[in-house]
Amino acid sequence: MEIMSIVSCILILKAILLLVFLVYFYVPYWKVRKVPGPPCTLFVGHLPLLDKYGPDILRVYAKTYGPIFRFHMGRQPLVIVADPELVKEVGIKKFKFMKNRNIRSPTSGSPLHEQGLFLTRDSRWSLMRNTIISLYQPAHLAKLIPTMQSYIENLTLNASKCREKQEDIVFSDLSLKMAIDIIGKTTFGVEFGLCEEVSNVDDGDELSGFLKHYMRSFESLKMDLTSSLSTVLGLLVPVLQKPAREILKRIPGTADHKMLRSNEQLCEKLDAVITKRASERTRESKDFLSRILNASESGVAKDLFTHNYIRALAFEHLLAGTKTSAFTLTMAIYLVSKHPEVEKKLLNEIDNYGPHEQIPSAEDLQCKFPYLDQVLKETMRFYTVSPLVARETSQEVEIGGYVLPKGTWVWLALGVLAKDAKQFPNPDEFIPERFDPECEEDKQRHPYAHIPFGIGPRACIGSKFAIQEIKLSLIHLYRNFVFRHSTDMESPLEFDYGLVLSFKNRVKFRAFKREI
Ligand code: HEM
Repeated sequence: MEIMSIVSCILILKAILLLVFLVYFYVPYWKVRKVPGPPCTLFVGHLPLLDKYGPDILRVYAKTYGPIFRFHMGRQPLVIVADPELVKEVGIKKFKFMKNRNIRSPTSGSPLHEQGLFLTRDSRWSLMRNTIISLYQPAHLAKLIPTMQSYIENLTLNASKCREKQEDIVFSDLSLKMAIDIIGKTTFGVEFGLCEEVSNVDDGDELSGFLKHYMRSFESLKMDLTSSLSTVLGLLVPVLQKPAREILKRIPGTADHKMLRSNEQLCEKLDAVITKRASERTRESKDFLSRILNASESGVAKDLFTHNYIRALAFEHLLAGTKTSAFTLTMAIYLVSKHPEVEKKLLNEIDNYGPHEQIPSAEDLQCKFPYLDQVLKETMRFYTVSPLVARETSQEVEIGGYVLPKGTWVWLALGVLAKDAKQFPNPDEFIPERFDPECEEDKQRHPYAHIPFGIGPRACIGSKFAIQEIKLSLIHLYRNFVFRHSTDMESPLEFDYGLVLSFKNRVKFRAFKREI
């Protein structure tokens, strides 16, 4: 009799545990159950599909389920928005209900990530953004042209060296080094010197150590089933993430341990740079860090820009402002090399601008290179480096006929918008002319169909910086070379998706000197 009651107690306990477990998994889905979406697997949701097909899978779902649908990252449902009018509603019209981005599992609990502009919330975010935005005004950006140009010339010099040795240029690496050099100088006032000579990333010196940590930090932002164990737990059973991370970070060899070490070492290096800048800067210093440090000495900014926030902002620039620009520059050359008629038109525009030594001014970059502008827009449409943009509802809000409760993760599918045949006929063809302001396609297109830098008050703060850097680079490179794809490279290219799109393997070109 006693054994029977023990057995039934155990059974009841098991049933309760199972119930708790199911409720725990079911509640997030229940809150957005009315939003249509594909069937998903318990625990992992659609993560295996994201692993297998990348964000392109969302294009398929948008066709089946319409412009607003559910997609499950493990236990967490996302409401994906893939229509320009609805995107406008989320990013602009109802912005006040969706000001913040949700904190993704790889970054949760990491002050280095959470205190940057990307993840700060509400009034602190607006105060920080309003202070920083002045550093991205056109007048300030125009002053950065000579600095940017000097690193672009270093990149070209590296390309020349490869050409002389009849070697391929590993352009994906070189463009990244250049982008880091530019952020190093303009953000930190520091000379990284990565592009000064052709060097391998893993040659063991202090700088490459720094790069290694930077790369690892980027990789750690990946949010899928190949991520660190604590990140995967954060996706599947969020309550376990924090305790698991606390344990794992103490176990050498685990991804969590490596991530923590990398972040600690990056912090040490960033602290050293900040301390140096703090002592060397003057009121006239133009770099971002000096200007934030100057601002932090007065008024409201004093409480806003404490040391940890300054460090997080500096780190964020290194993350947000390098891989994105380098990827876009590389893809522009990749696509132009495949389209001789585009290349011809582009070279013609660049050659007709003026003497080759003449560095374009900010105004000329904007007005005198209309075709370059179209090429860049089409490149960003064709390969949208940031295909998903996150928001989180701060109260109940209605979007596209669905009531979304507070705390819903709403993600804007910029990559799906960019391949929408209604807005971009023949979306899988590279046609820069579709962005010619005189053409019908451009006139008829929804104004928010092409938003590679996001939308509304929370759109990318560095967009003009990036466009200036990429345009200057393309002009200088095409004044010197034309490029062809290396035969030692996969075709088509393969991509990885973490926080942004990146190359699975290196992208290599052959450079041919232009004789003008
Ligand atoms: C081709 C280059 C780039 C692309 C495609 C890009 C794209 C984006 C996108 C899509 C967002 C999210 C916008 C939204 O949520 O609506 C974003 C945010 C951001 N980007 Fe960029 N970005 C680029 C370059 C840069 C550069 C060069 C910097 C800095 C120097 C930068 C700094 C930031 C920051 C700080 C945010 C967060 C803004 C906020 O939350 O207020 N980005 N970027």
